[in-house]
Amino acid sequence: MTADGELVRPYWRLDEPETDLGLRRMIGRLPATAGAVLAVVARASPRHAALVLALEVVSAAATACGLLATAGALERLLSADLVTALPAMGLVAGAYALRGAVGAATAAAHARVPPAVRRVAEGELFAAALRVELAAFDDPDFFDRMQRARDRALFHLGRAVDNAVELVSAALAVGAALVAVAVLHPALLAVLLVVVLPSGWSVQRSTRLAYRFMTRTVTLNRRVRMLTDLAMGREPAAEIRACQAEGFLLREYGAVADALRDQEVGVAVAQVRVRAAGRALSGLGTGLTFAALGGLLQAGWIPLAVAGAAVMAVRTGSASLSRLVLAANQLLEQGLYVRDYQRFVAESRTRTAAGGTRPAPARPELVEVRDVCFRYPGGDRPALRGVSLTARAGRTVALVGENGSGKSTLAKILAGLYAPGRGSVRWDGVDLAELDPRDVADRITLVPQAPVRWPHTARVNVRAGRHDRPDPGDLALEAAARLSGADAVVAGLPSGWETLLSKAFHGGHELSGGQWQRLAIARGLFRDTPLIVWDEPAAPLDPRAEFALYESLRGLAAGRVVVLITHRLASARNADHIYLLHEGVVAEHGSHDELIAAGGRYAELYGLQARMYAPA
Ligand SMILES: Nc1ncnc2c1ncn2[C@@H]1O[C@H](COP(=O)(O)OP(=O)(O)OP(=O)(O)O)[C@@H](O)[C@H]1O
Repeated sequence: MTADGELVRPYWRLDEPETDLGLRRMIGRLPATAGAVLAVVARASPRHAALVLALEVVSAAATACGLLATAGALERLLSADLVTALPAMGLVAGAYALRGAVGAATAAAHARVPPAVRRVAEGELFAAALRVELAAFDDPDFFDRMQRARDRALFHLGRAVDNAVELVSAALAVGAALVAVAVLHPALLAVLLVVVLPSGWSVQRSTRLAYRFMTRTVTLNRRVRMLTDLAMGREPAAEIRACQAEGFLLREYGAVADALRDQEVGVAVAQVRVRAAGRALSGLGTGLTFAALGGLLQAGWIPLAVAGAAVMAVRTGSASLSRLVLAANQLLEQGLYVRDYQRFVAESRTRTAAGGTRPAPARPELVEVRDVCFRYPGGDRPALRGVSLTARAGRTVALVGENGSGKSTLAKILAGLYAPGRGSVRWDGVDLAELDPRDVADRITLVPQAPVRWPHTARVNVRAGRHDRPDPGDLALEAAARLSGADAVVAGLPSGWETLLSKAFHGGHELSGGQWQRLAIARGLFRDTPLIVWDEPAAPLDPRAEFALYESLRGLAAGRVVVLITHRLASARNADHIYLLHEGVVAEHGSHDELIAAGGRYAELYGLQARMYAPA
């Protein structure tokens, strides 16, 4: 530990780099990578992609015609036969004009593809994040993968499309140049390779360096973002200032950002070295090209006109080949990010809430927790150790216990949000694992300790409880608002139910903590389910609102299974049965009177709270 209480080896350490790819493995991956990109393109914008491809073929044909016509034109020009050179010169001009026009049309069609691809990919990512089970959000590795998919892969997917098109275009242009060079003299083909190999090597090296850097710094980047969110967020702003935590935040940000900068500088310097070496070798290759052409001319193997056209063809070919290598390498690099994206989307399909296919009872009468154990992903000890409880429709069960004793965890297991590691939750005797998870979710309301503050209108904040519930005349909405006390909140809003509840947008309105809580309770009531779990529903409410809420909830319990988590033992007192959790086990259970008579922990905690209300 440091003086600041921070861990010496921080959790935002450098990650282990992923696979260090060799040249052959990277080339082997090219078809799969291009295939993956094209699969997204085919879904997002198939017509424009096909048009781009067709136009690229036309452009390559025009290039080949232009190069071959150049040799004819040069031959006649060199023999000072200007008039007979005119048709060949016209052909050259026509071929290059056509290539220019096709280039403009290609760019127009191409411009539509990457945005369409990003839209499709982002939509898939959004759906993937919403699909995964809750436990995935407790897994830091999952977060890293999600961050990579969101920040890097989406960005690189658009660029990968550009590069896939560039790859096709460059490959066709290389093909055109190769045809032209081979027609002019096959020996010139070898010359092309000498020019292009060094730059290909350097581009590939530098791609590997970039990807290695990215995989090493995922967590660092995530940490910087979290700290930035803290410094720039609206909600933490007050507490940061009140705690005078600005310096502490700045220091931590500085340490993380410095580490990130050092990594970035290191990779940039290494890339510069590699590229410089590539350029030097490329220059050497160009010298060799001219020497080879000179030799062929000297030996009289090619005439001067063909040598002139060959220079143009070699230049076109080597430029296109460089484009090809660059596009291939960039595509490979981006392919690694696209692979991250694909992996995340695939993982999201397998990491969904488990469950069976049996329809759940419409109104479960008996809910039993049997010997449930649960450990959070990466947790060093279980949060629940062999917990059992029984709840029945029409009766209220209270869960009480000290902080960290496992109440909220149990609530989420009861709500089917976490699957128990051992043991089972049963509805009318049937294991939840056998029931259709959508049915299970449909029957449950969980109002958590820190409910979501939807950045929407007051109406949406309540209707979000069951957004597709038909509610003609707002009857259910108004009833939920009445029971929760949200009606008084809405009455005070400038545009009533239509008031936007987010100061992050123009015209937005902010609520107090207790007012938000009333909306959250209304949301739970609007959901109208046979099983309700309230996790500290009254904590932020004023005494009048708290009293009114518990009066309302009492009526609500009829015909429903109600589980109430609370630290205010006066409100647990009215529950039909009370379970006291301690360090993940049920330490005591019974009615209030039984627990008081037993004189155990519950009696002790109750006595402590009662003392706070007793006259001094
Ligand atoms: N998402 C999580 N990932 C890992 N551990 C967790 C997570 N949530 C809770 N825990 C751990 O599980 C244990 C039980 O936590 P839980 O939130 O269930 O307690 P609780 O009884 O509801 O506490 P409180 O009264 O403070 O709300 C604690 O030790 C806590 O640190």
